[in-house]
Amino acid sequence: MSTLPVEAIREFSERHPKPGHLTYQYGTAGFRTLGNDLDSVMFRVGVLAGLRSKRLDGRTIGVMVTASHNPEPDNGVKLVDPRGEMLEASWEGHATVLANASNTSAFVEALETLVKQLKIDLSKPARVVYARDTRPSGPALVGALEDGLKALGVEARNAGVTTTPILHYLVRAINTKGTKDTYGDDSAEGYMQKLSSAFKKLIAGKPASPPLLVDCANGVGAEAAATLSRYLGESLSLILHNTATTTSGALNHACGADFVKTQQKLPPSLAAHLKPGQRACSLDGDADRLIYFYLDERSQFHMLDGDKIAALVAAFIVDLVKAAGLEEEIRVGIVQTAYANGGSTKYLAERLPVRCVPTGVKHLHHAAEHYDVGVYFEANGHGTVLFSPETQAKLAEHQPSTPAQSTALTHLVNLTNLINQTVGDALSDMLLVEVVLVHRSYGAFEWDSLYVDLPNRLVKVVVADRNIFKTEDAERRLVSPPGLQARIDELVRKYEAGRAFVRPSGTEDVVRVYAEARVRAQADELAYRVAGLVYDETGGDPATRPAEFL
Ligand SMILES: CC(=O)N[C@H]1[C@@H](OP(=O)(O)O)O[C@H](CO)[C@@H](O)[C@@H]1O
Ligand SMILES: [Mg+2]
Repeated sequence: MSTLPVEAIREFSERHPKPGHLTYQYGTAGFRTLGNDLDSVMFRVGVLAGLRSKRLDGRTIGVMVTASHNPEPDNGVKLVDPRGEMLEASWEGHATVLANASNTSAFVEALETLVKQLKIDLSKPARVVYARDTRPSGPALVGALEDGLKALGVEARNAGVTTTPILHYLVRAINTKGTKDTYGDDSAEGYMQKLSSAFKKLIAGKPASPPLLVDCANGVGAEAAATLSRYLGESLSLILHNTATTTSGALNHACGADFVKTQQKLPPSLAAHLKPGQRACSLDGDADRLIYFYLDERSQFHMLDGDKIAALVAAFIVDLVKAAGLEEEIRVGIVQTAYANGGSTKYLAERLPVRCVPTGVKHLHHAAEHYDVGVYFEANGHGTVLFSPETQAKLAEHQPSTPAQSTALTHLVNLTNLINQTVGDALSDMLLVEVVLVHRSYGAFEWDSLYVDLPNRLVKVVVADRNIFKTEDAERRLVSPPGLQARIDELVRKYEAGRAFVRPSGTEDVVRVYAEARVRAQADELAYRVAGLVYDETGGDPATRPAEFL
């Protein structure tokens, strides 16, 4: 086939008309909106995924149907590139153009333009693997996606209902099958096997940890965690909560990693189960984010977020690299965003190189690739560790000179297998945290004591046009609207350990304000003052000004 199968595309496209009143955008999280509004988008993404595969000589592309931590009626779709990483940025624009073509003819025309512009060889094969989370809108949307795949004659593989990180794993495993870089068996069982066997090696000979409570957000992570638990056997006892994947309205409702992080409190459903000192964690709706927490002896809630995970893990890897005698050769670095707690940045910067990049996993992932070992975590619990190909080769070749070096080296190699290096992965990260806690003999409290979080507050401000907000310095400073940053600076100066910044959200039609300060009341006051300033300075209606804004 060296031309587009226009007839088939037309015929299928007529079954998935684009609603006239909607405009779509492929943003940080792919396309994401109400599940009911996504039929045409899914169909077109199917065709696009096929073209992306042809452009890459038939290497397999992934498609994940999920809206992560969003409410149950939402849904979305993201593409996964051949090494399991997120879609190359330039194709986000192509996706947006195709999704917005007003009708079948305009869609076909846009496809023809794309094929010409990118010199896509249509005679190449197209291969796609796809999966969805547990949302009720998922099956119909996958049906629309399949029509897109059929229209282009794509060799498609349905990975069923699974987590986002497992789909990323599958993409990489399929594309490396039979090569020297083989990532693992290309099945969910292969993933479970790889993680659980690395975990067992890493904790061999150590005392067993007390059971871990896992809040599965009533999402797809519940099924994956149950399977993983069987693979782990006695090596780690998981007690799963919020596993009601078929209960209407339960997904992400008053539970899950996003709830815990944004509300800074315990999911009410765990209150009767979590004992003081016991560690627990929450996954989000597609199991790519992880937040830990515990109650102290006064039953006060404490959160161990992405920053705490980064600190725990990075320090452990640095120590292993030293113990293996590789500190001169392997450089460990950290990547954070402006949302990282100032306490964590201070702790980490005293020990390691730290870089701050704009919000969004793709920025963190790319920056982490510049280190030999790059640890990246968003404060919200999304993150992983990347070992560069050169580093992995060094670990494989290095000749240890003592038994202690040999042990450390083996641990590092096992970590490269335990960690899902394609994308942040709640289950893989959970095992990673558990390994470090066992090796350090830490409970939740000792881990939490690595550094003290500065109290902080995140506030949303609804503005007429968030596109007027432009930032610099990894989103930490506003350059537009003019003059606003100077007013923010003036406020921040009044607070001890004060820090605040304002940026437009990439996923919601709001501007976000973040503030932190030495004490809770001050962090809140600073956040609400800055929010009030933003609201007033951009023409917010005094009649609808939120009462908490100062
Ligand atoms: C403050 C915050 O948590 N922002 C989130 C959120 O982005 P916004 O651009 O802030 O809407 O969604 C992104 C995608 O899930 C995630 O990468 C990011 O960390
Ligand atoms: Mg998610």
